[in-house]
Amino acid sequence: MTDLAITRLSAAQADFDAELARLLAWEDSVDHQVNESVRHILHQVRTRGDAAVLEFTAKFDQLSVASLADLEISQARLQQALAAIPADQREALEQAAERVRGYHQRQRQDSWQYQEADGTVLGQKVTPLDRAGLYVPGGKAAYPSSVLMNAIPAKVAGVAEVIMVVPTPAGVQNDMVLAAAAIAGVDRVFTVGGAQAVAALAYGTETIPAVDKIVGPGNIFVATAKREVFGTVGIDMIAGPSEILVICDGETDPDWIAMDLFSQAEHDEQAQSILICPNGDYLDRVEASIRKLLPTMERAEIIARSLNDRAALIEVADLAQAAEVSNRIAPEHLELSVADPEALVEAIRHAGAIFMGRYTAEALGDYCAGPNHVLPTSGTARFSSPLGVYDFQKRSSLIGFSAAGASEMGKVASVLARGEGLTAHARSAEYRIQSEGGQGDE
Ligand SMILES: NC(=O)c1ccc[n+]([C@@H]2O[C@H](COP(=O)([O-])OP(=O)(O)OC[C@H]3O[C@@H](n4cnc5c(N)ncnc54)[C@H](O)[C@@H]3O)[C@@H](O)[C@H]2O)c1
Ligand SMILES: N[C@H](CO)Cc1c[nH]c[nH+]1
Ligand SMILES: [Zn+2]
Repeated sequence: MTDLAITRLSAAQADFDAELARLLAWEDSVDHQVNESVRHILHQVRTRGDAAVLEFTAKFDQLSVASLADLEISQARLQQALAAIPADQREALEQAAERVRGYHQRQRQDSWQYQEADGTVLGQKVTPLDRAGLYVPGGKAAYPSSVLMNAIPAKVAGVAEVIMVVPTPAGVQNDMVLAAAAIAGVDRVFTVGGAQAVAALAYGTETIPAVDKIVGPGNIFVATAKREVFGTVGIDMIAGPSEILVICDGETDPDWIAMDLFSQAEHDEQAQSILICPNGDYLDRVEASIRKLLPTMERAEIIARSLNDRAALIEVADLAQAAEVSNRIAPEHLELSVADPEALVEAIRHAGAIFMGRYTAEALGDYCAGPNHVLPTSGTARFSSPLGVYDFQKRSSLIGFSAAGASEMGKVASVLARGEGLTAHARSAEYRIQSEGGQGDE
């Protein structure tokens, strides 16, 4: 098994800022090759449609079929999977779905409007997307939970057609994934993945319809493809390889923290796990737990690679400094494993999801707490939010002037338009200005 050498940093060391930046900028070094390959895949799918999707699916997912229609999963097959899974799995999926739905129903935004004294009406009309594309990852693990997290907010928003893509390496279909699609009411499912699936959803092919927005998490190829197609379609955010940052006061069982770090490292060699603590001895104890527990893990190889390449144990002066370092990282998941999380959370400004207190394992949020587990990564929590119902709704402004309102505002618009040298704007507004006691001027 890969030897472990986890990066140790101290906020007091002279080159701490540079070392931290190096740890976080790591993704940039692989970006170039990934960008090249993703651009090639996007171009091929855009110009050659189904044929290119089939070729890349054979190449990257070892799945060869004659026609892309063969990769569509029927509703009957989804129902069959739901009937086939063991009762405890079905119950857990249904329980998780109910909690996720309950949470997301509170996010729904309704249209609103108000009337001014002269009868002018202003407001906002909220409408769901016509067609959304959900990316459910499936390369190194199967993610029924991601089906629920993607599809339930789309359904709560009222999206008319929900299309899911999921890779099935070597054609192995996961019944829990299909059952989750049945529970969440996904309309169409295609077993394609990677950048080729993102391209198909963005541009449309003979078989896969183009969507209005692509949401969902995925590996670096998926995240890069989403970034590239933004503008042709909407995207939710950059939700790439998973990350966990734990701030601990040194009082939590070190085995718990080691396993919390593993929980995200096991997703991907490119996942990132970071522990920050004011107590150097405690960092030693967690490292000892990591070494003790790693051989017991089924995905030990992936975890070891992730810990070696991307993890860090960071000693800080106090919890205030821990929060400051965490804000610079802006992690996807932040665990506050401290005695008083309510006090510490005051200092937190940037994180996809914040897990409060020693008992709140990040893993609960991944499956069944209720909030969404599709979260911004790579520091994008500085400006992005968790996937939510709002990602599947859009807003149109409503503006309805009364004759009196048009007359009054016409004067303001006229002055501003003439200031901009835009005469047609000015005259358009001026036509609606009423002369004293009369109709609009000619
Ligand atoms: N941020 C979030 O909210 C969140 C949630 C769940 C999972 N995740 C992350 O999603 C990711 C899932 O990754 P995964 O790999 O298991 O599944 P995936 O579906 O994201 O990726 C698999 C696809 O990657 C493509 N691919 C693989 N190697 C390639 C190559 N060399 N060139 C071109 N394409 C290639 C293949 O087409 C394959 O279908 C993990 O990084 C996990 O941490 C993130
Ligand atoms: N931790 C992932 C988001 O980064 C979500 C997930 C799904 N299953 C297990 N974990
Ligand atoms: Zn996870």
